[in-house]
Amino acid sequence: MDERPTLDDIRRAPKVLLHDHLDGGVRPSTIVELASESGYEELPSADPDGLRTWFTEASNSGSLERYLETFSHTVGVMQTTEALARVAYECAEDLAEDGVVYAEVRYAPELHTRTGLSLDAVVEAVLDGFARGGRDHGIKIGALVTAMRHQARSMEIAELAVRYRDAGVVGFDIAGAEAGYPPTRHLDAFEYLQRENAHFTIHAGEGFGLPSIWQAIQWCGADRLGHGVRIIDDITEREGPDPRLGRLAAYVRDKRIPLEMCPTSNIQTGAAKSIAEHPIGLLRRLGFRVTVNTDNRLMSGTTLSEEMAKLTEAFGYGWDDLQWFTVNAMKSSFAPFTERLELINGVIKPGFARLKWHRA
Ligand SMILES: O=c1[nH]cnc2c1ncn2[C@H]1C[C@H](O)[C@@H](CO)O1
Ligand SMILES: [Zn+2]
Repeated sequence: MDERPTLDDIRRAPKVLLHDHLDGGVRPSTIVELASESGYEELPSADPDGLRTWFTEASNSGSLERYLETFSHTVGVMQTTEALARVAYECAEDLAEDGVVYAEVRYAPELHTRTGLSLDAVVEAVLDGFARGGRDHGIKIGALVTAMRHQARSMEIAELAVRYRDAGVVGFDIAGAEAGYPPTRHLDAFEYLQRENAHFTIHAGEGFGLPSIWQAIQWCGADRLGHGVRIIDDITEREGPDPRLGRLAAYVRDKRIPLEMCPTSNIQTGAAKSIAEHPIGLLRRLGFRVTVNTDNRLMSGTTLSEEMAKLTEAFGYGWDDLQWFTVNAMKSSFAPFTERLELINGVIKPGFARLKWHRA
């Protein structure tokens, strides 16, 4: 039996992160500096510690729409190529510091054009920051470009994903308020991406339920689901020994559709009641392809290691469970198959073996 991994141990494990927003993980000190350089005057606090507290508290509203309002202050200071490259570089540094070896980090290029930057200039600045930060700190980062679901620019953003696919953009996503903005609103973009053999994930089953998940998979063809927590609504007799899966839940499990689960974020937006009651426990038990993610490290005051430590405490997970989440994530990434294999066999498995052996 392996001993329960501690937060410090988990930090040393080679981890994989598929769902993390660039504008949801900016360092408070960087926000303060960028605001002062650019003359942004709307910050709720000029002090990095005060700002950190403000973000976590303001994000605890229980509503996705209110949670999303907090992004105005990160997006507000990410409007130049220098700011974007800096934030991307620091993101690579922070993730590497937490022991992440491969990450897919997303952001919405259309939110960063207020001072006249082109979408291409935004993408190139972020890719530059990821490339330099990745090289300096020993982490591989792929970018996902996100279209905002309440806007009408998804086709342009999908084209951007395809144009930069060989330069570090590994996929596409849609995000923003889910209720009232179904995935099929962007069907043309998803059909285009499929014709181009491109990868995409869709935020679905977070702020809205099963119809959103169903559309994301069966109409739009999503490779993965961002959150997907509400798939639990299609599982009955959940407390008993033999939970029953409806057609959609069975499809998601049978097809091994990856779920990018973000426990703390889900509690803040009201998609789950607590860590202990988070659907991840049941979904893991039922063998869904579950991965563990941060969503927004700033808003949730978290890291990937902390998300895993919370799950370890709530569900009694050991090293084998944490390795299973990690291998699931690497298998589900949009990196080429050979790179995924190399990381699984050359980095993840040996890294976890060392930790397990050390603790045995
Ligand atoms: O959890 C989320 N659900 C839906 N949209 C989100 C979530 N976290 C961040 N976003 C939005 C706000 C950001 O500005 C945008 C791009 O990263 O994506
Ligand atoms: Zn998200």
